[in-house]
Amino acid sequence: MKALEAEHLKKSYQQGGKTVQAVVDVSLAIAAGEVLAFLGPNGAGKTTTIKMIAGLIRPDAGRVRIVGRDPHREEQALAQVGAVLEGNRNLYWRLTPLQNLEYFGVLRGLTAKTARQRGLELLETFGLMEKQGVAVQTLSRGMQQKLAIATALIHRPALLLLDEPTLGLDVEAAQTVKSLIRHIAAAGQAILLTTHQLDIAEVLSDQVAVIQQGVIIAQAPTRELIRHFAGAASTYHIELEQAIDSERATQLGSLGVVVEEPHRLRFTGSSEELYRILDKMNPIPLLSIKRAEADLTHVFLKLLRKGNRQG
Ligand SMILES: Nc1ncnc2c1ncn2[C@@H]1O[C@H](COP(=O)(O)OP(=O)(O)OP(=O)(O)O)[C@@H](O)[C@H]1O
Repeated sequence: MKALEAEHLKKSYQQGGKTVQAVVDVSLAIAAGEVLAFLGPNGAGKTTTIKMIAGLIRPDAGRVRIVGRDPHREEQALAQVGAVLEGNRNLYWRLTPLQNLEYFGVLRGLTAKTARQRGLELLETFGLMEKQGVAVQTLSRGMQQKLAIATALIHRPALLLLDEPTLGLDVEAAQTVKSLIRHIAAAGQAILLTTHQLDIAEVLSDQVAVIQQGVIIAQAPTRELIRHFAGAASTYHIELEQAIDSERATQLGSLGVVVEEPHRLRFTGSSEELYRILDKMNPIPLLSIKRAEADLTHVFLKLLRKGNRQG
């Protein structure tokens, strides 16, 4: 049995006398131990979908099953869900991390003793032990995010919903959250994750689902999706002997070249396009060009352009 099965979800909102079709047709499935990256542009319907899965808003049509149970009808289904939704970290600022874990544990039906024991285990796993006794409001944003995820795991749910888990975190904190997500999945929990940071989605996910205007336009194992949609495109890492001037950088930027550093560029496209770009770089001497598989960002943008043409 899958940790999550959502079938043909649909939801519209009434706003100012108009109907907004937020989710038109969304089906998703995640098995235990799998990470699904749920990607889409702003306003595509990701948060609305997650809220339907979490039992927070009722779908107009379709069904949700969490380990076989309907969160809109059976309370036990909600015992299998943990959620950290963007902008709602659900922590008590004046309480300590351990008190938060104990409080949410008891709220989720654990005994005070079990909640404390699991809380301490989670603080250990999440590297928050030394902060166990201070008020949450004094923790850094990265620590608060880690604590929010720990709190969502206190009742050991089969499914963890994470909306933008690395948003606003510095590189190091984002790295820690990334490895924690892999750690949680390795322990057998299913994770549904939304993010606009596609490099993070690429390394973390087993599967990707792309939503556009309320409809899933692609869903596949991550590597398979990239291979399938990359076509003739590759990613080229270009290293120059000297820094590129700003005028040329702007020119190359308009051709899709990413200037990572003044002497290091990245481009995803066909080899014909690469030659055109190299032409523009003349006479700056090249140090090296390395070719790699196209990345998820390239595939994502390509899918959206395709969806726009069809839609
Ligand atoms: N409570 C609401 N009332 C009316 N319209 C809403 C409401 N919530 C969302 N919408 C609309 O539904 C659509 C989908 O929004 P949703 O928040 O699900 O998108 P999203 O993919 O999560 O976007 P983002 O990446 O920007 O967070 C948007 O057009 C949004 O304006």
